[in-house]
Formats: sequence, C-alpha cells, structure tokens
Amino acid sequence: MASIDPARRAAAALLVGVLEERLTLAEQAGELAALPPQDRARAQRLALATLRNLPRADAMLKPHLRKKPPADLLAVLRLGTVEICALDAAPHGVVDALVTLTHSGGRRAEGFAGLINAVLRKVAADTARWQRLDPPALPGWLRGRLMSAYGKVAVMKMEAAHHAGAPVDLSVKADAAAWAEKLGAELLPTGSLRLAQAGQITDLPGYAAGDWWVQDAAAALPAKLLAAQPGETVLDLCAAPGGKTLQLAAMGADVTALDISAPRLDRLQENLARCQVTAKTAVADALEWQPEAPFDAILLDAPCSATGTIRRHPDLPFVKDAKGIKELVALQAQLIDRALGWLKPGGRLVYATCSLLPEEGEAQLAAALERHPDWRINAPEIAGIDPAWITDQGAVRLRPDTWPERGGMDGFFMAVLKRAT
Ligand SMILES: C[S@@+](CC[C@H](N)C(=O)[O-])C[C@H]1O[C@@H](n2cnc3c(N)ncnc32)[C@H](O)[C@@H]1O
Repeated sequence: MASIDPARRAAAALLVGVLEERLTLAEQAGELAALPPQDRARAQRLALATLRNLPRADAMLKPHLRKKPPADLLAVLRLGTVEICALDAAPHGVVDALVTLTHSGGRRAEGFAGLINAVLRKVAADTARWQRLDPPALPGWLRGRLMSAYGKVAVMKMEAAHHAGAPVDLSVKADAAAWAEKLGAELLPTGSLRLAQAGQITDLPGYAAGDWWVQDAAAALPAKLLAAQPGETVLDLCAAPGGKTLQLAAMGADVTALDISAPRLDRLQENLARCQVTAKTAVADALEWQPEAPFDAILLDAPCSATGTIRRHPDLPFVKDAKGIKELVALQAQLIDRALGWLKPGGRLVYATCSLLPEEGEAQLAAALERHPDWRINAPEIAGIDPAWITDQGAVRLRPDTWPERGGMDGFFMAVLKRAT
C-alpha cells in the first residue's frame, strides 16, 4: 500500500477547518508549519481548488451517497473529486492515495475506506458530467446583495472570475519595464507586473533584495491615487501587512503606518526591512489615537468584508456571512470622520476598501459627503486607468471581472477626497 501523502492529509484537514469550524485558511496557516515548503504549497493549492469547486464536487458526489458521511471523510471525497475532475489527476493514483489516507484515520475512518474507493471510482467514470455543471454560485447572503447592486449578468461574470482564481501581481520599487522583462511578466497599464507563472515566489530574482512585493493590481491603485510626493507627511491608517505602506515609502513620503494589530505590524516591519524602505509605525486603535501634527495626505484602507478578494480567498464565503457588516460599515464611517480631521489645510484623503458591497463603498462615500458637505471627490488620476472604472460619483469601482482578458483583478472601491476651495 502507498505511504500517506502529507499534502493531501493537510488539505483535507484545512477543508474541515473551513467548512466545519469556519476558520479561514490564513487562520489555519500554523497547522501547515511542520510540512516541508513543497507539501505546504501543494496542500494549499489542493484546498483552494476544492473550495473553488465545492458546489460542483457536491453535485458529482450526491448520486453516490445515501447519507452524508462524517466531515473528515466528506472532505476526502470532495478533494478526490476535484483532483480527478478539475485538476486532471490520474484517478487510480488519487483513489489509492485517499484510501491509504482513510486507513490511517483510525478504526472509525477505516470502515469508510471501501466507500471512498467505490464513490471516487464512480466519479472518475462520470467526468463528462463535471463539464456540464455550472460554475459555482456564491452563497445566498452575498449573491443576493451583489444581484441588487450589479444585476444577474455581472454576478455571473464575477462568479466565473472567482472560479478562475487569481494571477500573481507584483508592485516594483522602480523600473517596472526592466523587471517585467527580467521576470518574464506582463507590464500592466497601471504599472503592476503580472507573472505568467507563479512558482516559488521567494526564489524569484529581486525578492531577497526587496525590489518588489506581491500585491494585486487593484490593491496597488489606492496608493497611486494618493500620489504621495517626496517629503510629504502621509498617514497610512489601517496599514498592515503593509503593501500600501511600501508603495508610499518608495514614493519618498514620510510615512506613519498605523494598525491595531501588533502581529500584523510585525509583518509590515519585516516587509519594510526586506524592501529597504522606512516608515514610522504605531500600534494603536485609530478610534482612540491622536496625531501630534496634521498630515499632508492620509490613506484609509479600511477594514471591510473583503468580498473583493474571493477569487484568491475562496474560503471567505464559507467562513463569513452577513453578520458583522453593519459594524464594519459603522467603523468605516468613524474612521473617515476622524481621518478628515487629521489633515492639513489642502490635504487629501484616499478612502479604499477591498469590498464589492456598495454599503462599504459608494453608499459609505455618499454618507460621508453628507456629513462633511465641505469635502469633494477629486477626479481620479492614475496612469492606465480605464474610464469605465470611474463611477458617477467620481470614485473608482473595480470588480473581479474587470480586465477579463488579462485575468481580472480584485474587487476594490476607492476615492480621493479634498476640501472644497
Ligand atoms: C484591509 S486591512 C489593511 C491592508 C493594508 N492597508 C495593506 O495594504 O496591506 C485593514 C487593517 O485594519 C486594521 N484595523 C482594524 N480596525 C482598526 C482600528 N480600529 N484601528 C487601526 N487599525 C485597525 C486591521 O488590523 C487590518 O490590518
């Protein structure tokens, strides 16, 4: 009998964590720490693929299951189905490995090894049906909200983009064209690089020297919108883990990066050190903190539902629900109100969220302008920006189905605010 595959075992455990314990994959990262890097990466890839295809896997399994198996065995069946149907793995190899894994699970699991074997063989004989299944739909709590905001056709496009997953984008400190050539990457119109093949990121040229960092093309735009000038004092409010701090510091600004989370700020410090740029940091609750002096510019990348990042975090719809959104919207409003009070005369604020929900974007901004009638939205000036991304308000709305021909981008909302003169 084959030996136990640690990556598949870890992937199945991650699935149980997401689907039963409602833990994100990021929250379970510690569970993978003991694995060698290759197994760790493979476990993550398998879990991500299974979550992206979960409704299709369940549709394939349904005719072959008289009752729902225990969660750990259902995870094995879902994983095997996705490997066979979506990842084109050789069925006999998958079945053997997962039967071995099941045997290792103690007496209770062992009794299910026959079921795993029989069901996965039936799935393997029926892969033509997989091709006919629709791309997975978002869960109802989110689908309904997005339908109201964007309509059915747009939601179906977003679901297809979530299913397709996300390429790896980089932000470079300088000389994007030269780095694109060196890394064999596409230079996107907005200045980010898109890797043709991800591979082991830390092995790529320029990683160790800190010449670039991983950052989705959409996530790179709020700092570009702020357009910090050398020597300007800039507050990066809600800064960690620091992708935008790195951009602002690389622009030559005098950056203060503030976040409530000390561990996340530790990661920001590591990123600053690797990229050899500097920023002051502050661990603080932005609802209580007070600056010593006003700033030229503030970037508020507010905590949000993160619904714009589902294509790279397919665990999110299974772990989160509509609960908590109201509190986030209230927190965002408080953060905007405080940040506007911390600007020098003539200063500017960029408000951004990686959310697809209008209450965290368009409606949040409209409400802020009602509370602060002397503030205006400034026209977005970003190289490479498509006029179709600019909303009637003058903000920027990005969705996972934006740039479909290039592989999409994360969902984001952003706007620059200045006091009317
Ligand atoms: C969207 S993330 C920021 C991502 C970051 N700007 C980047 O580009 O890497 C939101 C951040 O807000 C922080 N946060 C949440 N509530 C906060 C508060 N009351 N005060 C300060 N930071 C807060 C979280 O710890 C989290 O790191």
